[in-house]
Amino acid sequence: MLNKSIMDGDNPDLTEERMKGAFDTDKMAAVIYGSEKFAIRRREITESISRIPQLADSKPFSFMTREEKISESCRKLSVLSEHWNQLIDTNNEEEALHLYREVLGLEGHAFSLHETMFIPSLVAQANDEQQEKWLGRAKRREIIGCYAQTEMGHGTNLRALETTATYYPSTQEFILHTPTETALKWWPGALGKSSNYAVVVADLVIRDTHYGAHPFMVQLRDEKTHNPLPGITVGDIGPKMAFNGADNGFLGFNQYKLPRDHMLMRHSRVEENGTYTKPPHAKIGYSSMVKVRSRMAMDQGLFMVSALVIAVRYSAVRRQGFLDDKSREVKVLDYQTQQHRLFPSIARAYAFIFCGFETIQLYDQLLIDVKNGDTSGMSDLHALTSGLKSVVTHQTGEGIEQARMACGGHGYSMASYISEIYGVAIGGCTYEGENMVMLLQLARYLVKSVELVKTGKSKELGPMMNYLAEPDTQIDLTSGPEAYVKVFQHAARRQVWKATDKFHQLMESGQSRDIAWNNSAVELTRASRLHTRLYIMETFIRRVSSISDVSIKKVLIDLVNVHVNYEVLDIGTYALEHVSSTQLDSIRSQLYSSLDTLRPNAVSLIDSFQISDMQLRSVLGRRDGHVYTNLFEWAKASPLNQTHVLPSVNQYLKPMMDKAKL
Ligand SMILES: CCCCCCCC/C=C\CCCCCCCC(=O)SCCNC(=O)CCNC(=O)[C@H](O)C(C)(C)COP(=O)(O)OP(=O)(O)OC[C@H]1O[C@@H](n2cnc3c(N)ncnc32)[C@H](O)[C@@H]1OP(=O)(O)O
Ligand SMILES: Cc1cc2nc3c(=O)[nH]c(=O)nc-3n(C[C@H](O)[C@H](O)[C@H](O)COP(=O)(O)OP(=O)(O)OC[C@H]3O[C@@H](n4cnc5c(N)ncnc54)[C@H](O)[C@@H]3O)c2cc1C
Repeated sequence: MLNKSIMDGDNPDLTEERMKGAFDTDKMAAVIYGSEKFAIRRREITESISRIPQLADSKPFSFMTREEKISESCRKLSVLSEHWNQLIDTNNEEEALHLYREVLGLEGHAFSLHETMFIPSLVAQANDEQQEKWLGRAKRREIIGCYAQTEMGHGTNLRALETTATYYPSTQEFILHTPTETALKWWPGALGKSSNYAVVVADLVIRDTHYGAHPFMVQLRDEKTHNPLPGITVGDIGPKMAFNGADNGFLGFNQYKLPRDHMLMRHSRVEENGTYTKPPHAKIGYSSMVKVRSRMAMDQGLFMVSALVIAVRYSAVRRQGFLDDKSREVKVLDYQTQQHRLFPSIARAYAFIFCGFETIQLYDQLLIDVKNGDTSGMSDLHALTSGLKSVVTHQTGEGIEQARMACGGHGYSMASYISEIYGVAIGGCTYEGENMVMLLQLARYLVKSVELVKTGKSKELGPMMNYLAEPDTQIDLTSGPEAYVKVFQHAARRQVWKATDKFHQLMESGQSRDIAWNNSAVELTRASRLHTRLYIMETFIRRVSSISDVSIKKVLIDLVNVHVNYEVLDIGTYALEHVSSTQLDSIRSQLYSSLDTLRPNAVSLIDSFQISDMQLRSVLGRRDGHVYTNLFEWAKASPLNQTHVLPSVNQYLKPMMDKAKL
């Protein structure tokens, strides 16, 4: 059996799809998750969880209030605390994240930021003594932490953060203070009610000199009572578009005293007498953000996949309308428009995940390099992850919304759960740096690269930048995916140069650097997107060419074909300068035939992610495909259906109707 999810009693339409799959889904899972070992561990963890009934959802998330969601996740966390070591290797971040996704889902919980930013901040920013003091406690979950940086008035512009940490040599203490309402920390996940500690980012002040944003380890709540400590105002910021299982919070300090050794001092230091030592790289304090950004291609890829699992499975059992055979309605997955709506997103999701593996490894390597005093890789990774987080979150949002529409009316129901996946995923367009702002960060790097080429210093170009120095060449589109990479290189190069030239010309015409930058900004963000999409395409092709298993490689090449054709058409206005409209027509035909080629493997390609029903939390997307029965059962469980007549009917509607009868 090639598709390992086939089971007796499943919807026959789905079983038929699974029988058609031309490759082994376990082998594909090993490619997706980077190794056979981890793919197996994922399945084992899922299996072990299913044997602990208290870890199951007590009712569907969509029927829970915010308070119930928060209480439910805390309940499960306390059950989990009895089972950590038996369920996962607690030193393995990927295993931990898989466990969280399965048991707690994606709506957030008390530890949302503990693993993602609090511990990584301690790992990257605390010195050895500080790690000795706090890291073990954090890892054992004796304390719960978060990352409190954004303020009500400032998120993007870190240099304008208003919270101050003023050092007084006489007492060897910092005083943390919130001078204005806009200086309140606002947004940090799990800050409001759950965390008792936080890494707080504040402007370091010593003898009236402002040294800018620095991280501090701050206790917020009493470890016995969990009450806020004196001098601390903390609470929840209220419901959000999604992610409502998390208590994103506010935080204010009223002259709050903090011992000197609570500033995280791996890279910058304040001595007892107030002498300040600056870090080896000005932006080293931003590392926790780079860490999360480096994970985002992977995490967003998985969000997109979740929506696609639902939409593709549903499209294989939803029958509506006729094609050739007028005796039986067709699966909507057979419509070309449906395939065009879904398959390019499947390709992107695979591509994002492959990119994600690379950037996670690059961050881990950077951490080692920085520990050894080498900060030279920071700018490259910052530029890469800035562009990648922006493109990936935007395209993921688009892909999930298409998946929702591909499910017709039922996609709009919370039974599909797609609206929640969408709401959580698009948070990523904003958090860890607003997308436009991050595209402009990458643009700085691109402009500098062009300046290197212009001044004859092409040898100093960073990784991935050599194409900026190459001349345009003839493109032979029949030569395979590499030709499409060339189209992207041409388009990206032209746009990067064009935007840079514009910026330079505006400065030459007398505009200041900042004004010229702003007047070129839209063109600069376009350059960053093209550059990033080129990187995604190259990574995808590179990864697929490295695969040795023939049947896996074959289907992934089909997927690459969908990707490259779709992507080139999607940047048609830029590509037109390098390929003729006749060539674009032929790319269009190839795209349609590549959709056809992929069709028989569509269900197996999304089954291969092995996202359990528990993790998916979608009635519409369940593995068994019994959509209609499941949907009806779910609706019957709605709290509104627990009585025939609602109290509000008796209280308001009936008297109103009765009165109208008089
Ligand atoms: C446990 C379960 C987990 C499950 C996981 C899966 C599911 C996840 C789902 C749900 C979890 C939810 C998780 C939510 C998490 C959210 C957390 C947050 O949001 S924390 C707040 C983030 N805040 C920002 O990101 C602010 C953005 N702003 C900035 O980063 C900076 O202000 C920036 C970069 C925009 C400007 O910084 P400047 O003003 O200091 O710097 P300039 O003047 O622009 O640049 C100076 C030089 O510094 C370089 N630079 C800037 N940042 C750098 C860096 N990080 N590394 C290296 N160089 C950097 C630049 O490239 C530039 O270089 P040249 O001058 O061009 O050479
Ligand atoms: C779900 C979620 C979770 C979060 N979790 C955390 C957390 O755990 N910890 C934490 O500290 N923060 C957290 N945040 C806050 C988040 O990091 C910020 O909201 C984010 O960095 C964006 O900053 P901002 O809100 O100041 O947006 P703004 O910068 O005010 O953006 C508003 C508009 O201004 C534009 N803009 C701003 N500056 C520029 C510029 N220089 N050039 C061009 N355009 C510009 C933007 O592009 C955008 O269109 C979270 C946010 C969300 C939504």
